Amino acid sequence: MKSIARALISVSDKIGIVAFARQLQAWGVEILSTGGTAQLLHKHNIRTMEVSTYTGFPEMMGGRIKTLHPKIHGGILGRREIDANIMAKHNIAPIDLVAVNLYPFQQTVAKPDCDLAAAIENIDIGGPTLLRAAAKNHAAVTVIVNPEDYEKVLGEMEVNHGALSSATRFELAVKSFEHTARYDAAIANYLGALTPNDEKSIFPHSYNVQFTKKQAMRYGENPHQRAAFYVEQAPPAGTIATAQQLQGKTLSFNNIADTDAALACVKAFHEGPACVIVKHANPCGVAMGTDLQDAYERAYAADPISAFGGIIAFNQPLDPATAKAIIERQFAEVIIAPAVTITAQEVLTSKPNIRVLACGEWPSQAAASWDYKRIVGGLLLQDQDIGTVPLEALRTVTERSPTPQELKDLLFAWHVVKFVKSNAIVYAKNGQTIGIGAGQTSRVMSSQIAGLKAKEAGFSTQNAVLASDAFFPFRDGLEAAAKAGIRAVIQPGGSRRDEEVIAAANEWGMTMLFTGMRHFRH
Ligand SMILES: NC(=O)c1ncn([C@@H]2O[C@H](COP(=O)(O)O)[C@@H](O)[C@H]2O)c1NC=O
Repeated sequence: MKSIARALISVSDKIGIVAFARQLQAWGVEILSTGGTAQLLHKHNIRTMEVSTYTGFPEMMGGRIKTLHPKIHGGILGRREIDANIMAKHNIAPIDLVAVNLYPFQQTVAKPDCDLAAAIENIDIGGPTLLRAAAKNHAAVTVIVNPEDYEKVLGEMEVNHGALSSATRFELAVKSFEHTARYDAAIANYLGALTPNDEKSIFPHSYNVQFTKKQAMRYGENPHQRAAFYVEQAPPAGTIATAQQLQGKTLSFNNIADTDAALACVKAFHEGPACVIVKHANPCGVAMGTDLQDAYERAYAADPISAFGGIIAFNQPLDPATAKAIIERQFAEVIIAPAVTITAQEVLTSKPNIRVLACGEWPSQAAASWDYKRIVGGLLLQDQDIGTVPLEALRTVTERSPTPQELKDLLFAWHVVKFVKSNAIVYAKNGQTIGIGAGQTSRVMSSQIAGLKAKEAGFSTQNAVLASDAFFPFRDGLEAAAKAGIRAVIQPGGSRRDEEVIAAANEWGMTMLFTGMRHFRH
């Protein structure tokens, strides 16, 4: 391994650069740097030669030209053996280390007052060129794009007498290409979302994103499908993407998808302990409780048959009593909560296969983000369904208004139905689902299934409430529910036959609320 003799430093984010350069200098590394970086290093008594002095060419055009010179790029890209003669002929010295980070394009365009001119000036050209050149020639050159890597590089140089292993150089080169790909993607997304009049539209001309592999998997949705788990660059807190696994077998593809669904549903409950049990991405039991154990017992009781092998999510830290209740009662694939107390963790160690995850607290209002659906040959992009209906926007459309208890249960059922695959019908009573009809091709069938589930779990549907994710297209679905004893309904409304459905509700003495918001989920 050849030790590093010459480094080029050109950084916008100057964090950690002084300490890094000082150590390089201490080991006798010659340092070249661009204007602002050189100024900072000089201020800290670190010897450095400005790139403009080295090339004999001034920085110009407001910084658009700084390092774009054959003496720089030849020094980085030159193949140390093959190109030795040509390098010598043109007086090009090899550059062995490149530390560069780029103009803050993403931060600039995120500012509300950013205009096109500011965005354009923050497109770094020389920086990515340096990074790409150094990464391409990683056989001879070390490239650092992330200040977090300064320490690692210095550490390895210390051990290896000023050199870096080829494995580290390769790893850093991959990081560098990932970084420039992300950077260019951000530029393409931003510019691609501008109309010819520079007005910003929501959707760019091409949609470019980068996800990073978090976990390899044995298989995907089925054993013959290969799979891996990728996460966003900065995933939101309180998600499966950021969750810490405290024990248990490796998460599978279906575990991750189902846990995501369970978490999404349990996050809908802000007041009081709640538990959601999910099977195949559908909630099968959801309940509020006086405490977390009570919430779990009630969620389990909602559909004990389906709960077997389920994913259990909580909206409050998991305590030992609840942990004990779970392991004594059922086989579970995954348990997830914002936190898991130490004593609860101790309880769960007796079932070492159960995957237990702590995902941390989540913000009360989810940040807006995109939702994707892959189709063969394309991608559907939409807002995440984070829409909620404020209480004052609910409209009572029947002669009878809901009682306070009915209203409570209707809101509870409405929170749940949004997370059930369409056509979705939820029967609920006293803050507990008693029957969930999911994924049917007709709404009336979902309603019948919800009734059957309630019966199977031993619940009476008399005076229960019903939530429907979309309007009832005909009066039959509503009447089927009425016959089962349902006395209160919440649904978006908006059907051509709303009047017929309302008339049916009135005939049966029901109360019905319209939300004006539909929650299809496929
Ligand atoms: N134009 C160039 O030749 C060029 N070479 C390097 N840069 C960038 O200039 C910045 C550092 O500038 P300074 O050292 O002057 O603060 C770095 O973000 C680096 O990526 C350049 N600037 C933009 O393209």
